[in-house]
Amino acid sequence: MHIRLDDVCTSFDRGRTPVLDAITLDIAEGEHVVLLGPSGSGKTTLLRCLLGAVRPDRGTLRIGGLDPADPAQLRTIRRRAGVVRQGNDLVLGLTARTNALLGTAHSWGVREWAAVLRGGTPKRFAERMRRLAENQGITPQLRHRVENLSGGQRQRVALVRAVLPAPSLLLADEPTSGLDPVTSRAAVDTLREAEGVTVVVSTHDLAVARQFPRIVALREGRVCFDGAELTDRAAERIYRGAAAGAEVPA
Ligand SMILES: Nc1ncnc2c1ncn2[C@@H]1O[C@H](COP(=O)(O)OP(=O)(O)OP(=O)(O)O)[C@@H](O)[C@H]1O
Repeated sequence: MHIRLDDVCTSFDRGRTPVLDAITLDIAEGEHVVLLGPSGSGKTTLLRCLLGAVRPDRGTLRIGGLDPADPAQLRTIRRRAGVVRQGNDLVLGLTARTNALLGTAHSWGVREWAAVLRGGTPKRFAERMRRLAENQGITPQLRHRVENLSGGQRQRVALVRAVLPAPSLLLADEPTSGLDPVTSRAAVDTLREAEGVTVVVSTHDLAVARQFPRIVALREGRVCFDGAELTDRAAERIYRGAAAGAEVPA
């Protein structure tokens, strides 16, 4: 899905906490973009805007030509989007397998509901589930309730849940936080393998960011870097601002 933001401004507390400041951004359909920026720079808020959870005070926002401010269009966007939220949001009491399937629930028929209620995987998702779980190294965990998994294992279940429905748009907020280097690499590979899918991922991990073809950085709610090559010097300027040297090329 093509993403287009034009002069988007957002704030919280009725304008008392400005967050995004005149963001203009064009992300082509199928493009893979990583969002960087200091803590509090607005990365999560930007992702939440794309899902209609935060309304712009000003500017226009279109996802695949659809307006997230319109409830019917927002439903279409959400149905086509796979999302990994910060701190994840798995359903406690259910197994990892059932949680991983939840993103496909809107399409289940009666037999598929029955399969899920028996603790199984509907046939049409079985092969993809097997492959994704194996890639993420969580096959043995699929039968366990999510409250019995480690933080990193839960994070990977959330990633499988986002990717399993083969969405057109993948939004992931710090999907590798809490993962060791090997599982982090596998998570990035899964996101990068989503060919033709528009992928927007936020991270604080520069090694993760460098695996994406386009890096957009925010600083105090503004785009301060948009490019393919992130040098150490540019990274330092993103995090330390003008104190680290001349302005970062936008
Ligand atoms: N619901 C809210 N109400 C009020 N202020 C908020 C709310 N959500 C976020 N903010 C503020 O908006 C700013 C941007 O927050 P956001 O979570 O988008 O930053 P971030 O770049 O994702 O940070 P991090 O890297 O720490 O996750 C912060 O100053 C934060 O305190």
